[in-house]
Amino acid sequence: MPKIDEEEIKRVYIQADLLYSEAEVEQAINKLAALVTEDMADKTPVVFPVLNGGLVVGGKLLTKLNFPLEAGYLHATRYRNTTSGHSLEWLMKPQIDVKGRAVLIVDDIFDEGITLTEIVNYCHAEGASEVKVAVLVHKNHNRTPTATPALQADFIGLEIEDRYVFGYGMDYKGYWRNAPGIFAVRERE
Ligand SMILES: O=P(O)(O)OC[C@H]1O[C@H](OP(=O)(O)OP(=O)(O)O)[C@H](O)[C@@H]1O
Ligand SMILES: Nc1nc2[nH]cnc2c(=O)[nH]1
Repeated sequence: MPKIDEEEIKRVYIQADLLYSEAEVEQAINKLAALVTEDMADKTPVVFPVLNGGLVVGGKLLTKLNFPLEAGYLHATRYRNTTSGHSLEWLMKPQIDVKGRAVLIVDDIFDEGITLTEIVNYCHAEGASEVKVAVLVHKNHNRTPTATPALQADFIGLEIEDRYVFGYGMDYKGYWRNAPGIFAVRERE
């Protein structure tokens, strides 16, 4: 593991552009909760935040879903604490049986959609009756590989431009998942 450059980590935060403040993100999570409740309140779903990034929004969303559900987690990574994606690595598959159940997957960001496509396909293959996806952030661009079936997130909190972002669960090289807002890394001039 290369030694982390603490100065770089601090500098990236100081220089980043704030896209959404903490208050705006909290409002977006309230909106997500309302959308999910409207759709899933009568389905007794299983809810899986996708670790690591889905930890913050998953936790915050759960207590706003005031109906019967089961909560677990799954762990998959494609970026591995870097800023570019690779193939998906499963670190923990869901431990709750999804056969015949409605499933809600909660993640921090839908970027190229590869992570969520694989997770949704996995849940369908395991016999889920339906699989819905809630993301805090949807990134706007046209880079989605054509080989990927076009998955759309069902519930979206916020739209962002095509920049690398961190905060509210999203990392910069493994750091700043704790940042209180959604920040975009400023490219070097
Ligand atoms: O739409 P995609 O281009 O597939 O990217 C989105 C995924 O990337 C991030 O996870 P990452 O692989 O960085 O792991 P992490 O959750 O541990 O940060 C994020 O949490 C999403 O799960
Ligand atoms: N932290 C973070 N993870 C991502 N995974 C895919 N896109 C992004 C991004 O912009 N930021």
